[in-house]
Amino acid sequence: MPDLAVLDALRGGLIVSCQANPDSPLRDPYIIGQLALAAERGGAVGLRIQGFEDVAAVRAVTGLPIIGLTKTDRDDTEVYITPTAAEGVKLVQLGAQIVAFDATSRPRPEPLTEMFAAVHAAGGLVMGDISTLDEARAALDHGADIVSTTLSGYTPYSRQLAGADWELMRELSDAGLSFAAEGRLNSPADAAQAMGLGASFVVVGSAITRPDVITGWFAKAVHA
Ligand SMILES: CC(=O)N[C@H](C=O)[C@@H](O)[C@H](O)[C@H](O)COP(=O)(O)O
Repeated sequence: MPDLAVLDALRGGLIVSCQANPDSPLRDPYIIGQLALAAERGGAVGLRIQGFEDVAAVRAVTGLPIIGLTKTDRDDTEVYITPTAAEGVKLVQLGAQIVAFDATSRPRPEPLTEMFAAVHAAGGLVMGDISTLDEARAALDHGADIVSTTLSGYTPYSRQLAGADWELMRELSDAGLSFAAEGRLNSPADAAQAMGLGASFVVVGSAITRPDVITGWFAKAVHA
């Protein structure tokens, strides 16, 4: 059975997403493991890790809770964050306590209820990555243990914002839903604001673990 205490361990804390795109010089499971250790040293209470190799590499170096996902390009769907139950189950077997699934309303290869049940049966918890309030309600109805604002701005029908989707966080909070704040939280002030809006915990990626992206922010400012 899944261990709900993991969510308690994350509550009120910072989760650091350690991911590197295929073209990044950091694209190496060893490097992702080192990024995870650096995040732990800095005070992260959990990690968000993409791909089987990286989940295994991070599990080998730290006991922190892992939110695992895959990013899978498929011809039959726009959904790319953990599109199948089999991927979710494998992430749990490799050491992820929570599996993040795309829980948007876009057409998908497998029903959410079945994917979430498969991960629960394997002993994992489910995070539904959503882009709107309606998707959050649906994900929780289908059995997600928590939702995350990950995909706001990444579906054509959600708010397209340069920064975080504060309005979505307000909506989730007003609806009394348990949510993680994620996506374009690019400063400590952003992270604090998300907590102030009622997030259970905050997930930060690019601003901590993507030096190429961060360098771009500085380079643009210098050249302006
Ligand atoms: C949309 C999508 O595919 N998001 C991914 C989900 O795992 C990651 O690429 C993001 O880095 C993560 O969500 C954290 O967000 P940010 O890097 O903005 O702090």
